[in-house]
Parts: sequence; structure tokens; C-alpha cells
Amino acid sequence: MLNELLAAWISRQRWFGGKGRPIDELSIDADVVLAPGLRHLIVAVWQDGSRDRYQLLLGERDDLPDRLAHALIGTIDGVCLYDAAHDPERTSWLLDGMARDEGRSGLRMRHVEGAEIDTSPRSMVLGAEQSNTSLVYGDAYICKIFRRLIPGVNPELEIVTALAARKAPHIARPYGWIEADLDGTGTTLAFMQEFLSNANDGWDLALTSVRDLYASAPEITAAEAGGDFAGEARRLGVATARVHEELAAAFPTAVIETHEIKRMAESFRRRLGRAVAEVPELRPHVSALEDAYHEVELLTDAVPVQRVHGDYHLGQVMRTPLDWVVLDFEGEPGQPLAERRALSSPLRDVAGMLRSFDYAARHLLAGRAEAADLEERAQAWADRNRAAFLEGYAEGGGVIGRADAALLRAFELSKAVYEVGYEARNRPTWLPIPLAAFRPR
Ligand SMILES: Nc1ncnc2c1ncn2[C@@H]1O[C@H](COP(=O)(O)OP(=O)(O)O)[C@@H](O)[C@H]1O
Ligand SMILES: O=P(O)(O)O[C@H]1O[C@H](CO)[C@@H](O[C@H]2O[C@H](CO)[C@@H](O)[C@H](O)[C@H]2O)[C@H](O)[C@H]1O
Repeated sequence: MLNELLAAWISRQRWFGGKGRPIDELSIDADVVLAPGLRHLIVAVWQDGSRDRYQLLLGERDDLPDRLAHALIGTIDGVCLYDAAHDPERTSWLLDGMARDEGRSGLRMRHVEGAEIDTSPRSMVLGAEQSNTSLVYGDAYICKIFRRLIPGVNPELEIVTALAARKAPHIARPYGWIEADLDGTGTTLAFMQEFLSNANDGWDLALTSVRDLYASAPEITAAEAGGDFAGEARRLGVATARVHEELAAAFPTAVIETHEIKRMAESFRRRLGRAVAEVPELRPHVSALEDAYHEVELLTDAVPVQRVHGDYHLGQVMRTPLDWVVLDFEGEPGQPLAERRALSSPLRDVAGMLRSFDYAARHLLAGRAEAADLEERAQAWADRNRAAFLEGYAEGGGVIGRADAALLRAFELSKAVYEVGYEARNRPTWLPIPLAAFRPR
């Protein structure tokens, strides 16, 4: 009975990865009582012969107050079952558990060495619930509950705790995490960090600048328009280089030679193959993309590799009154953990952010009558901020040599190919944004 209720409910959740496909079976793999009226469940969802596992906090109440009505999953024997992530009276147990390093039937709640956790703030679910659910406790902490579970330590926990131990700048302080064994492997279920209460998302800041530019008279250049972002783009470049330096110091590094460079080009091609099969609009660009990837195969110099962010864009950075802070070191969602933890060229992150300036510049263009004129201004905005970011990156000690141009270009194009797939699946009206990256310039 509970299984059926959960199957119907889970398929409607924003974070459920198998939307649009029928659920063949849902089973409960683990069910731990965390506190009175609060259970922690790991469920396995079977679709088309494949299995994904998700976690949920199951609340139980005899009467569900109105403020929790939206979280109702169903009623069994007169007991209301609901998503307790939305119930601050229940989620306070997670904070208490981490503060006291508690364990419950295989579920381990931990705090970072030396971190003092104030257990008084109550939580709210962060509005933009996407692939995960984030709980914000007062203005002190943000605890990300990873919904779809992949066995292993989450790269975000791994990286942020390693950088914090080095007292690295540009990261949000880690406080605690929750873990359990999945298939015999210690697996991160949740990760809690400092909440940057007085900070703005990089994407929102960039868009404010772009809007100003669109609203301004045509003769006004990107540099003259109000809300110029280039100073911030430069600072972000500096911060990015510093984070790369810290990652290289905290984790192993290597250099890859000719045959591994060829393998990298092959992986760009594989991604392209998959994306073309999914999105036919990519077809006219295949030959130009192949040429760009071939340039990589011709490289003769060794390429330095290290741990990187992996899914770097303006939505992953926040501007505090002091400086930029980098968030979400999880890598590209949906990729296998081994791939997300693999060493890579830091140019991959540089390329990700360059793409993001293009995104910010272009995303308001779609469907606007005056688009041709705006297109020019959008391009000017993107060019200016991309250049400023690269200047900052060099200023911060990041190295982009002349021989790196082919690799940087290939990373950028490959990111755009990934974005084409991402937009086709999630936001089809945004598809023209990454497609514009393939136009000859
Ligand atoms: N430490 C933090 N302080 C303040 N806001 C944060 C923090 N971490 C994340 N956020 C907010 O949550 C949003 C989503 O966070 P993110 O880690 O990118 O989650 P997801 O993996 O679901 O994309 C960010 O764009 C930001 O607005
Ligand atoms: O933030 P996530 O880890 O969930 O990353 C995924 O979603 C992103 C969108 O939210 C997506 O980023 C793309 O859109 C951004 C604007 O919304 C833009 O700044 C990025 O440059 C662009 O790639 C990201 O690719 C995806 O992995």
C-alpha cells in the first residue's frame, strides 16, 4: 500500500529523474525511524528494466496542518504520510543528529571536525527545488538532500571539506553530512554548508546587467550601458584560478600525453553522437564540430590535468560583499561518479563559464521582434565579459597558453553539445541558445 502511494507521488516530484516513463515497481530498500513521526526511506524505482534509488524523509502525523497540505503523500490507517523535508519540526532532527554525530540503524550523521553547529534555527525548503532538495536553516546553514542516490562519496562533500581543511578562499564553509552504506559503499545522503545569506547568484547579477543593456538605446555600447558586469567577470576569473590552484594542491594531478589526448577527443565525439541522435537540430553542425575535435587530436604538448569543478556556470557562483564563492562541485548531473571525479583539464571549467556568458547574453533574445539589433548587443556583452573573465583568470595565476586555444575551443563546443541535450530535455524553448554557439563567427 505504501509502495503504491510512494510510486504515484514520486513520479510527480521535480527531482524524479524518470519522469514521463511508467514505474514498473517501487520497493523500500531501507526504512529507519529517525525520531517520533520521522522515517528515513531509501526506495528503489524500476523503469524499463533499470533501477534508480531515491531517498525521502517520511513524516507521520494524525492531523496534517494546512501549512503541510502540499507535502501530503497519502493516508494509511488514518495516519497522514507526507514529505517531511517541508516540516521544520521534523528536520530539526537532522541538525541535532549532525551536531551530536549520531547514528541510527546504519544512517550516520556527522559534523566536520571543529565545526560547532547551532541547533536552534528552523528549516525552510529552498524555492528552486531541482535535482535535489535544499533545506535552509535560519540564515546559518544550507543542507542539500541528494534525492537520487549514487553509491559513493559525493564529490561536493569530498572537495569542499578538502579545500576547507586547507583554508582555501572562495568556498562556503562545510558543517556536516549524512551518510549510509549503499551496496556496501559509504554514500553521501546530505551535505550541509554555510548559507551565504548576504550574497547574489552570479546568473541573476549577470542578467541584471544584460537587461540594462537591452533596455538602453541602440547607440549605447555594452561598456557604456548601466550595470556593466566586466569588473565582476574579471574578479570571477581571478577566483576561478585560485580555486583551481587549491584543487591542484589538495588532490592528485597528472599530465596526459598523445594517446590520452586522443581519447579525450573520442569522448567529445561520443557525446556528439549521443546528442545528434537525440536532437536532430545538431546535424548541420556535425562536420564543423568534428573538425574542432580533430584539432585536439593534433596536439603534441602534454596537457596538465587535475580535479575540477566539472559543471561550472554562472548559477554555481555567488557574489558575497567580499568576493565570489564557488558552489556545487558535483560535476555534471547524471554522469557516472567515476567520470565526475576523474582528473581533467581546468580549461573545462573555463570553457563552462565562457559558455555561461553567452547564455546570459542570449537568453532574453528568443521571440523578441527587435532581435537582430539586440543580437549584436548581446554578442558585444558576451565578448566583453568573456574577455574580462579570461584576463582575471590569467591575473589569478591560471594558465592558458597559445597552444591551449584548440583545447579550450573543443571544451566549449562540447559543453554546448551537452547543453543542447540538456535544453531539449528540460527547457526546449532555450534550445536556440546553445545552438547559436555553432554558428561560424
Ligand atoms: N551556500 C549557499 N548559500 C546561499 N545560497 C546557496 C548556497 N548553496 C546554494 N545556494 C542557492 O541554491 C541554488 C542551487 O544550488 P546548487 O548547489 O546549484 O543546487 P543544485 O545541485 O540543485 O543545482 C544556488 O543557485 C543558490 O541560489
Ligand atoms: O546547476 P545544475 O548542476 O543543475 O546544472 C544543470 O542545469 C543548469 C541550468 O540550471 C545548466 O546550465 C545551463 O543554463 C545556465 C542558465 O540557467 C547557464 O548559466 C549555463 O551556462 C548552461 O550550461 C547546466 O548545464 C546543467 O548541467
